[in-house]
Amino acid sequence: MSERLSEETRGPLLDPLLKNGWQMVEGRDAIAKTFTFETFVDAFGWMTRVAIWAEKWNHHPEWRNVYNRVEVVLTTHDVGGLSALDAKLARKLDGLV
Ligand SMILES: C[C@H](O)[C@H](O)[C@H]1CNC2=NC(N)=NC(=O)C2=N1
Repeated sequence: MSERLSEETRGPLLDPLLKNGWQMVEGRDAIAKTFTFETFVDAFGWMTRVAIWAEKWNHHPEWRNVYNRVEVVLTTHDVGGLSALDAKLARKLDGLV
């Protein structure tokens, strides 16, 4: 799970995410998405639920919260790029909205 995704294998994992609001990050092997909520408390509550999964899977987002928005970047630091863990966590984030 912690190998960097190859050009050959990344398509099936990333394509569904790129169709669901995720974007490749310019200059990094990473994906990003901004989540917008009704209120700051809704945003923070979502972050709290995400944090539980991130700890469970030992895979953590790079994220920034401003009021009701959470800007998320996913990449796997240990392998210097995207791994299957990033796709897995991205699916979880989308599912927790
Ligand atoms: C020591 C600890 O297990 C590692 O630093 C984990 C923690 N969370 C992580 N999160 C992410 N996004 N990438 C990693 O490589 C990573 N490594």
